[in-house]
Amino acid sequence: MIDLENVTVTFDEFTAVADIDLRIDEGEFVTVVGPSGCGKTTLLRTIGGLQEPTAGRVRIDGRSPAAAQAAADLGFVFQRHTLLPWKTALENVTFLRKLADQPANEGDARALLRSMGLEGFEDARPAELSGGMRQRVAIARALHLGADVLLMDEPFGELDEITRDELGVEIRDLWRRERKTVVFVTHSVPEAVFLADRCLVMRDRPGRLEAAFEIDLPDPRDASVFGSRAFQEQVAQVRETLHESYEADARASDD
Ligand SMILES: Nc1ncnc2c1ncn2[C@@H]1O[C@H](COP(=O)(O)OP(=O)(O)OP(=O)(O)O)[C@@H](O)[C@H]1O
Repeated sequence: MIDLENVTVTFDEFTAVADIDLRIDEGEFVTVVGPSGCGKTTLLRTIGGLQEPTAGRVRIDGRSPAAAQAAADLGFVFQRHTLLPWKTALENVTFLRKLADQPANEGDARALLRSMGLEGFEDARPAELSGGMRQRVAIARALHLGADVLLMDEPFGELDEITRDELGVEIRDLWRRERKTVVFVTHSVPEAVFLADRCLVMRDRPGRLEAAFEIDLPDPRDASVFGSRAFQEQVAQVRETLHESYEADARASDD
């Protein structure tokens, strides 16, 4: 379980996120949307221990993020793929475990690449893979690490819409099988709704949690969900909250 108590992050005089109280259950898929610059990445980095909170406390299964990271319990996937260009897809998947002094299992790594649709590309280097394939390798790498918590920051941000949809379906399916705890930041409201058990909407200046939507969609979720009325209604609800926040912020800055 991820537990944030009163978390505030300040850079010099600027408060990026303020007073965040949040509890994420084990095995829950939580997405985070909000206007650009509202602190989504800062929040995710703080959960992952890459950013120290100025005030408040983060606990991951009762431990500090640093302790969770040391135990290889946190996996990160970022927008820009962070694969090592000189290593093959397979080596990229196994090297984090080696770095964490844990035995890499080549058979498992191959199976993961296969489950991510990358059979036949095990020996390809990142430059030989498409953007979507690289992100699949990055996801396989985080899974191979064995982390129970996956922190994903716009992992599909640079991909075209159809590839995003496809990867969204795959990630949700993978989550259903593996039941990791996932925190997933995105700019895309449809993506946030499709993936989530719970979608958090953040608001700007300072970044804070504005609303949380429990997403009620069938599982397993396939691409047909995108056309369903339930999906479209929930997307509209989240959008409305985002628009209300924008308008309130615009009024506040006019005053
Ligand atoms: N290391 C830092 N030093 C100073 N200011 C920072 C730092 N990191 C983030 N900020 C500021 O904190 C605010 C929140 O940034 P953050 O990247 O968390 O927002 P975001 O919601 O993820 O943005 P986007 O959606 O555009 O990626 C921004 O105003 C940003 O300029």
